Amino acid sequence: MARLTDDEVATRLEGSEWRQEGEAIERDLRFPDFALAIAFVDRVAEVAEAANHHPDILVHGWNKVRLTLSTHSEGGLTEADFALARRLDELAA
Ligand SMILES: C[C@H](O)[C@H](O)[C@H]1CNC2=NC(N)=NC(=O)C2=N1
Repeated sequence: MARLTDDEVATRLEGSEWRQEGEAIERDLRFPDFALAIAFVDRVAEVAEAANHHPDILVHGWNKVRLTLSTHSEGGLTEADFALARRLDELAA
């Protein structure tokens, strides 16, 4: 899958909860407690396995989750990252 251009990335990020960090996109989420944060991470893992596309996941500050997406094989952002981001937004909604 081809890497997206800077313009293509910017277009996809418009109005979204995600921001660009170098060659990746990130979204921060906060939950009422640790158990709910981990339950969300479990669901992220299921979706990622099904898509065979895997975010970096950081659980920090007991109730916060940071998701980072990039396509390792391409060394940057591809449509696969934004497709997974949309699925993860559905989970988070
Ligand atoms: C062999 C397997 O298809 C690859 O290693 C997949 C798995 N998950 C992946 N996830 C992400 N984020 N980037 C990849 O390039 C990637 N590659």
